Amino acid sequence: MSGLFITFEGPEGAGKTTQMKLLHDFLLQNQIPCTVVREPGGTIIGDKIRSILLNPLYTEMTSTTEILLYAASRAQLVEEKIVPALEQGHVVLCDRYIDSSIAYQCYGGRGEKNEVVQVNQLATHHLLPKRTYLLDLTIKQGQMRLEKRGMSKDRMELKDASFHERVRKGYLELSKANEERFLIIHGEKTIEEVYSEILCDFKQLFRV
Ligand SMILES: Nc1ncnc2c1ncn2[C@@H]1O[C@H](COP(=O)(O)OP(=O)(O)OP(=O)(O)O)[C@@H](O)[C@H]1O
Ligand SMILES: Cc1cn([C@H]2C[C@H](O)[C@@H](COP(=O)(O)O)O2)c(=O)[nH]c1=O
Repeated sequence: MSGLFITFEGPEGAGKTTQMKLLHDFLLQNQIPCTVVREPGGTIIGDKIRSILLNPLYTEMTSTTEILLYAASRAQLVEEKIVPALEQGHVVLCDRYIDSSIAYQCYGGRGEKNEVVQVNQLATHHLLPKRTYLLDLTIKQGQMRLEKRGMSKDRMELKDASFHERVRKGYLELSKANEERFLIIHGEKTIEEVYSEILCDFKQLFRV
């Protein structure tokens, strides 16, 4: 596959969507073919799964159901959108991917890591991103940003602070174990500072 697959990861409110939009604008301005997707969702089927996963009323959802639904949304996205876009040579920007499942369902939710990895290998046909931008932020700062944004909390955002602390720790451990793929950026920097680090790395990766 000739394209370039890039993911954005991090705890709630770290700035992933903001940064993806800035990089997307750069790609459009430079006429670089690109595809932007998010997880869970990004397809008609995936968006239906997203509405189940994030519905705060579904408090009875078991952790196994949660793992499988995230993986199902991902499987649909990979086959329907990501692989075809990469085959056409696109830069694919994806808001969350497999690392979210490890951080949230394994570290946060205490799911069994090997099982989650295996399910996700099936879902993705072992497709991994070339680069993962991890925006790291304290849970408190992320929550303050989301409160300022003023939207009601979804089922995952409603989980307690210790869950989200484990998620953050999980991301940091994942980044240490996969240094060649991860770039950690301190999310408390200004939007412009974070973007400049991402753009600098992207230009080296893509050679623009
Ligand atoms: N570096 C930054 N400094 C201050 N505020 C920021 C920064 N980056 C993003 N924000 C603001 O924080 C809020 C959350 O940003 P954004 O939606 O990009 O985060 P996210 O990681 O995509 O969140 P989510 O976890 O909901 O997906 C927004 O209101 C955004 O404007
Ligand atoms: C892909 C993925 C996501 N999550 C969680 C992370 C967030 O709480 C939500 C997605 O909401 P966002 O506003 O679009 O970031 O879902 C998860 O637990 N596991 C996953 O694999």
